[in-house]
Formats: sequence, C-alpha cells, structure tokens
Amino acid sequence: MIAVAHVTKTYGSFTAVDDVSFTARPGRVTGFLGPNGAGKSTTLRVVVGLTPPDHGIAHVLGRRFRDMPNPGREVGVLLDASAQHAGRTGREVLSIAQTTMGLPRRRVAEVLGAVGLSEAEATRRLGDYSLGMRQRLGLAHALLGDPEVLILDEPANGLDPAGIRWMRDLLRGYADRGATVLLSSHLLHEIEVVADDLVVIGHGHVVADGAKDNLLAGAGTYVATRHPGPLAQALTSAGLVHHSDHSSEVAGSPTPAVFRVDADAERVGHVAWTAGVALTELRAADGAGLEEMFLTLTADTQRDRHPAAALQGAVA
Ligand SMILES: Nc1ncnc2c1ncn2[C@@H]1O[C@H](COP(=O)(O)OP(=O)(O)OP(=O)(O)O)[C@@H](O)[C@H]1O
Repeated sequence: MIAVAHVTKTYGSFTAVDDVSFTARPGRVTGFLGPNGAGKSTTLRVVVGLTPPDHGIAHVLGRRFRDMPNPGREVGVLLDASAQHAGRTGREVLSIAQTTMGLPRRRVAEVLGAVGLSEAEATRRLGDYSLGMRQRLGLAHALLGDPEVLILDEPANGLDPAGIRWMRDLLRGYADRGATVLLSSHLLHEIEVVADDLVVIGHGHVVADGAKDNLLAGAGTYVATRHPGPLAQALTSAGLVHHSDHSSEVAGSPTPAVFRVDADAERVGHVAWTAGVALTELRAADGAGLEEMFLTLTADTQRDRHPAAALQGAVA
C-alpha cells in the first residue's frame, strides 16, 4: 500500500506538486499519468524520500520510506535507469545491491534471467548498454529484494514492443500475487492495458483518481459514416450528444466522418438504422477512452494543443 496525503512541493515560487493525495493498493496496478512537467516524477521522488515535501506525507507499507531499515527488501524503485555509474557492469550493480540488502548471491542470476539480460550482457559496462538494456537492468535492481511494492517511473521507456508486453505481464503477475504496483507512463495504451486504477495529474493537481473501468465507463461509442449530415441530424433528433472530427466531416471527403456519441453502440446503431444511414464502423469507444480522457482532463496543461495550427501560423 502506498498512501500519499496532501503532498505539496514548491521550487522557489513555482508549485510543482499541489496538495496531491492518492492511494495505491495491494493486488492492483496503479497508473500515474500526466503531461510533461505535471509533477509525476516529483511525487514519486517524495514517496521514496529523495525529495522532501513542503507539506503532506507519503507512506509506503504504513511508514515513511526513509524509516525503512532495508527498503530494497520491501520496495522496488526504478526512477532513472541511467542513474548508475557508466563504468560498472550490470552484474556489478546488482551484486553491490545484493550485498547491501543481505540477499543470497544466486538472486543476481535470478533477476538477470527474469528481466531477459544474458550473462554476456551482464558483464558489459553500463556505458555500452542500450536504453532498453538499461531499463531492464533498472527493473532487475528493483526486483532484487523480491519487494511487496514496486514504484516505477516510465518503466517501458526504450523497450521494444516485445519488451513492453513482457513488462506488462511481469507487472500484472506481481500485482496478482498481492503486490502494490505504482507506475508512471506516457504510454497511454500500456497503462490502459495493465492498470487497474488510475491517478491523473495536471499542473501538480490530481484531476482524476479511481478504478480505470469506472473512469472510462461512459466513454461512449465511435460511429463512422460517409453520410455525416444525415447521421448528425438523426443523432440530434434522438437527443444524443455527439462530437465529430470536423476534418473528416467535409462533404465528399474520401474518408468516413467519425463521431463519438454519448450512448451505447446498440442505441446509436438503432438511430442510424431508423434514419436509413449506412455506417462503416460502430464500436465502443473504450479503446480510445483513456487518450480522450487524458486530453480532456489535462487540456489546460497540454503544451501541444494545436500543433497543426501552430505550424500553419509559423509558415503564414
Ligand atoms: N529541482 C527542481 N528545481 C526546479 N524545478 C523543478 C525541479 N524538479 C522539478 N521541477 C519542476 O517541477 C515540475 C514537475 O516536474 P516533474 O519532473 O515532476 O514532472 P513530470 O510529470 O515527471 O514530467 P515528465 O513527464 O516530463 O517527466 C516541472 O515544471 C519541473 O520543471
């Protein structure tokens, strides 16, 4: 269990984290999401005692991280996979940690195997590691003490698609065995697939917090047609709120217009059928729900709201 209560962190006059509270529970993967600079890393650093908060407190397994006598046995942390000496080999990094934590030597080989680093790779210096290899080593370091809690900042960074899937299965397995897993990521799809709970942060504030299924419920339905005018009219007449992608709604557009409708697929299909409008697609919006929710909730904190418009302005 991780409990963050009213944590605030300021740098000079700038408030990086503002009264943030949330709980990450055992047996669940909690995804920590937010745009660049939202305050994710700062919050995680407060949780593991690297950054002192101005206000508030963070507890891991009922106490402050820094009060744990042997934290690596209880909490596995991966904040910055590159924060190791470039001249050390992967095996050396793990062996030092294994000794410090008082673990048996075989544990090093076990975690190397668990993260898919070969013996030959383990004898290379970190300066020669790829980003993905550094990430795997960082995870091996976090898993070394077989901890009950995992705190991972962008763990999928630099991993290839097979590595991302492997990471997802590993985190799922850990949570299914009762561990508390808190991970931050920009990879919304990965979070959507693996997380049970979500905490969304923007400009240092928690803007959404809860079970993923509840937060994404009511994402609505995606419906596509080559006859956007009649469909929009039918949806409006039926009292259904709909949002359209205006760029594809232009008459004669070669691509079908897409609407997201705040109703389930059966209702939307029935309205289209009654109006005699042929559809090219009809599906629950769950798949894109997290991205939509993320962009909506963090809209005023996004740097990249209208990149196309900005570009047009630049060349005008
Ligand atoms: N030591 C520091 N001194 C001053 N400002 C800081 C410091 N650490 C973080 N900040 C600022 O606090 C804000 C939050 O940073 P943080 O790294 O927590 O964001 P983040 O959500 O992890 O971002 P990203 O997704 O880009 O990693 C940023 O505006 C950052 O510039």
